[in-house]
Amino acid sequence: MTLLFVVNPISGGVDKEPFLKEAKAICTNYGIDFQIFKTSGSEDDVKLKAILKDYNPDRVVSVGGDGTTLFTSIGLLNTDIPMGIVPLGSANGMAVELEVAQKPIEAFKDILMSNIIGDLDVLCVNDTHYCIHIGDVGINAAIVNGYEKDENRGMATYAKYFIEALSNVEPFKMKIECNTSMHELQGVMLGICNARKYGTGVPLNLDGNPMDGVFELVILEKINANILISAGLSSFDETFLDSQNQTVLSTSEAKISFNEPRLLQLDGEVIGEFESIHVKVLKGAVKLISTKRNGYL
Ligand SMILES: Nc1ncnc2c1ncn2[C@@H]1O[C@H](COP(=O)(O)OP(=O)(O)OP(=O)(O)O)[C@@H](O)[C@H]1O
Repeated sequence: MTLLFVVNPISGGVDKEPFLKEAKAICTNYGIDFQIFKTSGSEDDVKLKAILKDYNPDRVVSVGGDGTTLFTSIGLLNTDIPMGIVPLGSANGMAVELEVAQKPIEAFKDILMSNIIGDLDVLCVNDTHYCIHIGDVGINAAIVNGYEKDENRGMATYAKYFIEALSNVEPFKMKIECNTSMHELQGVMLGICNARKYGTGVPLNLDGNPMDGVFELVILEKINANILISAGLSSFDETFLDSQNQTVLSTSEAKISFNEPRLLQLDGEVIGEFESIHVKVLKGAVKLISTKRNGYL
């Protein structure tokens, strides 16, 4: 077997060397040939493409958080090379959804051993951007925007922007054209969901499945701020959804338009302001090394 590790050295502010040392020792012990690609933040997509072409590994190990999982997934589009996730980011929302082992070295052993390869959907947005977990427009995009620009990290900083965004909630109108239906709706947030829960544990929809060939648009009509705050930031569970008025649309393609440009975030990264958004599912575009723990399979 040949393995390519794709490592983001900065994700989660976690030192990756202890994991890599242990993983390298396992590879050496079992005669597994490997290469390590560390992202630098500059032209990583081009470099990854080149190494995939030259080395053509049997499996790819993505080491980092959700941003790294997305980066590796995009690199593997249009290849049949399967990818597994070693969760070493700050939130690891996608890894949690896919029931990846929480201990990095256990997740790595699963990647080496498992013959269970699932078809992971990828969302393509406006033909140029990608999303594998959750994107949104509205309140959460504003939180992510504030958080990204702040040099401080962690839940306290997140909470600061969370509360600030809650106090500035303004409903907005949107027109949504799905495969077979048209909708004119108003809400404080539009979620674009390949999965169910944010990395913080906040569930956005209960129907999401990143391996079913469709995605969900979730329109929250209003946010019950009192309930959110009194629930405590770290203790959301599925009862959160009962307190919100929401519409859920399942589709494989959608065109969404607003009255004015609105901020879009995809998988925790602010993409920019758009007056219209086109989302299309790339069904089973990434081969995901998984285990029977993954309830989506
Ligand atoms: N070595 C590096 N130095 C600086 N920036 C980097 C480096 N490697 C990758 N990046 C940049 O970091 C971003 C990806 O980090 P991101 O925070 O999304 O990762 P992550 O895996 O989700 O981690 P976290 O869970 O901490 O958010 C990309 O914009 C990428 O270009």
